[in-house]
Amino acid sequence: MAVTVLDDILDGVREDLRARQALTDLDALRERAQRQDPARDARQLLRPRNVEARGIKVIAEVKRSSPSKGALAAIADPAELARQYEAGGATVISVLTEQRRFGGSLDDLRAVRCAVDVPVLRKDFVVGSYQLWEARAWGADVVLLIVAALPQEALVSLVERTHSLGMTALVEVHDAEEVARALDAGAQVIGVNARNLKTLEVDRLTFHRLAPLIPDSVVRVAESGVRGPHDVVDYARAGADAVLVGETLVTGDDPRRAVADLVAAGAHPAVQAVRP
Ligand SMILES: O=P(O)(O)OC[C@@H](O)[C@@H](O)c1c[nH]c2ccccc12
Repeated sequence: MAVTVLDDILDGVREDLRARQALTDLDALRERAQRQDPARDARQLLRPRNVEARGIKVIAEVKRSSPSKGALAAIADPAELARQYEAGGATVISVLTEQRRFGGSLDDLRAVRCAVDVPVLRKDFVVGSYQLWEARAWGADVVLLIVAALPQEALVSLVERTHSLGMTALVEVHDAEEVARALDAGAQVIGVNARNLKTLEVDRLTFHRLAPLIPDSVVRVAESGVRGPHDVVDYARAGADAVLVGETLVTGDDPRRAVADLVAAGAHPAVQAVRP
């Protein structure tokens, strides 16, 4: 029996995965992955070497619903939403592909991939390498790997496989032990989720506590709970290279403008001055 929200989500993810695996074997998936353009380098865009391009970056998320809030937005046309995000200055677009709790799909990923030029993140609960091949076959450049959802051995091999497919792994952590596991697994981009996936509670200070444990060579992403420019500034001051924002963007009435406001806040010289 499932004991946490995360366990419950993972049960459903595994069941849906088995159904897809029964329909498409790995060889077919590999072939499809090989036909894609190479993955875009998201890490470099999230923390550019060029100082002029610095400023905290925005990862904008396409998300219809969530276990904590239920339905958020219908999003009949994910491609159009993604175009708005890109026009507003998003550096990466995150697409939830989990079906049961988040209302997403691989078709959403594909639609977004075809609509924008920026890197696209497959946001799902990855439990095995089949999902990495799927991500690549549907055009993803980045995949989320959640430390709390994976035994260490699996995490190590999934980070490796993600990189060998040319994609970037965004490795998600929520406490100090998970930061250590992410680093041990070779993560080059770490996302600190302010939301605890076991209880769904949000604590924005999680990022502030964990950021000092992440070495400077690793890109730091602050995930969840961003309500507006003010939270972007707070996360930037605590050392974030990027913020990942969902709910605020999908529930607002002008997503292009909302992203542009966050990007402008993150690009402000007063914010950059306090960053390393
Ligand atoms: O909607 P918010 O609070 O802006 O959060 C976005 C993103 O961080 C959140 O969707 C998320 C972070 N990690 C996850 C893992 C699985 C599913 C969803 C998530």
